[in-house]
Amino acid sequence: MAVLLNGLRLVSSGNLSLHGIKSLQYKSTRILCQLPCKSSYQGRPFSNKNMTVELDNNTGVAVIQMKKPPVNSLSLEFLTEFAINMEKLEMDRECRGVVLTSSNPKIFSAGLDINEMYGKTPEHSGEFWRAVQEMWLKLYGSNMVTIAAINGSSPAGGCLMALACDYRIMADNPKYAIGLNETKLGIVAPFWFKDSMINVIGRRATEHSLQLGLMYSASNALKIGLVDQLVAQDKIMTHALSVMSEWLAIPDHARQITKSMMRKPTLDRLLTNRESDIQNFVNFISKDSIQKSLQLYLEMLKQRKS
Ligand SMILES: CCC/C=C/C(=O)SCCNC(=O)CCNC(=O)[C@H](O)C(C)(C)COP(=O)([O-])OP(=O)([O-])OC[C@H]1O[C@@H](n2cnc3c(N)ncnc32)[C@H](O)[C@@H]1OP(=O)([O-])[O-]
Repeated sequence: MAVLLNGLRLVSSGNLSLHGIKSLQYKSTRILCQLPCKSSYQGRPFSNKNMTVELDNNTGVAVIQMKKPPVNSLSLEFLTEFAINMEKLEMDRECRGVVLTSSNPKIFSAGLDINEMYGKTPEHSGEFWRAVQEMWLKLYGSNMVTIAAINGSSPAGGCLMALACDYRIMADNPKYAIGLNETKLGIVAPFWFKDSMINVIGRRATEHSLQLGLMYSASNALKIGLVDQLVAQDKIMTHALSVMSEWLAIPDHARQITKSMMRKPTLDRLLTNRESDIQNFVNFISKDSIQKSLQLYLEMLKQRKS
């Protein structure tokens, strides 16, 4: 949101988490125009290495299409790119909503890139984990309406991305599965993964789901409320855009303040404990036993293919 006041543009800070009920900052027009205003990519997609971002000027809706082969695993590079794109859209006064989807016809995202957690230095692990946090803070704390068009399987970090959105639409295909399966890899979903799931499906279902590392078929995900709707694969984008228009019919300021009121405690919990969360991750992932589990899991994935 931006308004002109005494020659200064009053712009929303763009992150619910840092400021609670959206605080406002003064920025000069000159500074703002260094940011990617609508005019800099009007109606045209801007493509980075791992995703394409297309903003429709008429609707104010951007589509982020993840396109990292083979399975949209969330590497450090991917996460950094994603956070930058979200920041750009957040600062763009014309953009009011984002649909997140995948160019891979059967995988939304395979979750965190396991190669980023295996055989790496503590420094690298720390940097990687900060990027995972940043992705979630940007998505969960976004002022924009966020809809996940889950057009394929979405384990672990992929499920987290979907959980961070305002609404989830999944392709109605029995082969697709979604869930936080971390325990199956011998690792533990951190507290903010857990909180994200509790906020969507409730405490009991989350406990069950997390302890067993359950992956749900699309129809079972709908039953427990992990996704909001199932739609035929070829209709998923049209449907996501139609749901988006319903959400955008609500005045932004009222919806954004309501969203912040609901999400702030969860966001604050990570912001307050951000450094200790990184340290916990680094200590945990560096353990020999965890490295062994990840190695076996990677081997299993490769064998499954052959
Ligand atoms: C505290 C930490 C919290 C952790 C959170 C997480 O997100 S943990 C993450 C939890 N995530 C999971 O447990 C998901 C594990 N993945 C799967 O279940 C399946 O791959 C699939 C259903 C995503 C796609 O099935 P499909 O039959 O279409 O494809 P395919 O199986 O044939 O794989 C193709 C290639 O991709 C590779 N690769 C795959 N995933 C990853 C990855 N995350 N990373 C890196 N690489 C990955 C796979 O090795 C293979 O490589 P190759 O041999 O070509 O060099």
